[in-house]
Amino acid sequence: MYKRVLLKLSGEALSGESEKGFSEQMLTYLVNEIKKIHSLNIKLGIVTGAGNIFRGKELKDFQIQMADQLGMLGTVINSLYLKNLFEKNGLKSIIVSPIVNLPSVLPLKYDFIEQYFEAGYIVLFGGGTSNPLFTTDTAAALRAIEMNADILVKATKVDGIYDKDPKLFEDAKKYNNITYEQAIKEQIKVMDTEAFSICEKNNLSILIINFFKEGSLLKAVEGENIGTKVDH
Ligand SMILES: Nc1ncnc2c1ncn2[C@@H]1O[C@H](COP(=O)(O)OP(=O)(O)O)[C@@H](O)[C@H]1O
Ligand SMILES: O=c1ccn([C@@H]2O[C@H](COP(=O)(O)OP(=O)(O)O)[C@@H](O)[C@H]2O)c(=O)[nH]1
Repeated sequence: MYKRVLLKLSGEALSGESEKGFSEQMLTYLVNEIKKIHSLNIKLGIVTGAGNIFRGKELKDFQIQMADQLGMLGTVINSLYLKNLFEKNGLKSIIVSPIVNLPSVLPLKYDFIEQYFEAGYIVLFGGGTSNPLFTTDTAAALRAIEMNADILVKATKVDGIYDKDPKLFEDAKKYNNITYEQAIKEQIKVMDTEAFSICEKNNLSILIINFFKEGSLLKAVEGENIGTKVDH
């Protein structure tokens, strides 16, 4: 079982696949999935995307730097949403972010993160990397290394990495394992090259799982052979 986990949640985990906003049904599902792993007493960090609110590239009339700032704020909005949801459900959580100063958002300080974990808090990392032109996959890789995670779990819309996009090609074949090198060489779109590269340099394994399949997250954390694992 993994004891220190960084979970990357797509913004769509809050809205439902290909939807915008927030869905009551999805939020209920999400909190139940998180409760299952929280009861295992693991140190859990979460990076959320903001695809349910803004993705920089989707805002056509904006300069990309401006659009990406909206995207990053979206991740803080999602973190606030999650904090409220978690607390309503008895899960203690804390938001840290390098980009905003709000009453419920703490600055990102390495020295304190361990204390939050020791006190049983889920740490929500908001604000992405704090730089436009990046994504929350890269933020997840950075925060995973900073929190000394055993694994980066990317919970997304597909149950692993395939030799081509399984949403587009019915005959796509799934890999159970793949090296960072192969993922980068084949330009696998499920995660950014930057994120693969940061994880490779820092020996951090990545597990890609389908968030929308009930129980997948628990199985992933328990070390069951699901999804696709990326390592050396
Ligand atoms: N080779 C591949 N294997 C798996 N998924 C792929 C591949 N190429 C493209 N994808 C697509 O990547 C998507 C997940 O990436 P992305 O949309 O960035 O996720 P998220 O919003 O969860 O960060 C999947 O829905 C899938 O359609
Ligand atoms: O370090 C970062 C992280 C995110 N973003 C912006 O925030 C948006 C939301 O993040 P992402 O697309 O990764 O969300 P997801 O697809 O995982 O929901 C991105 O599209 C970018 O516009 C950014 O500029 N820098």
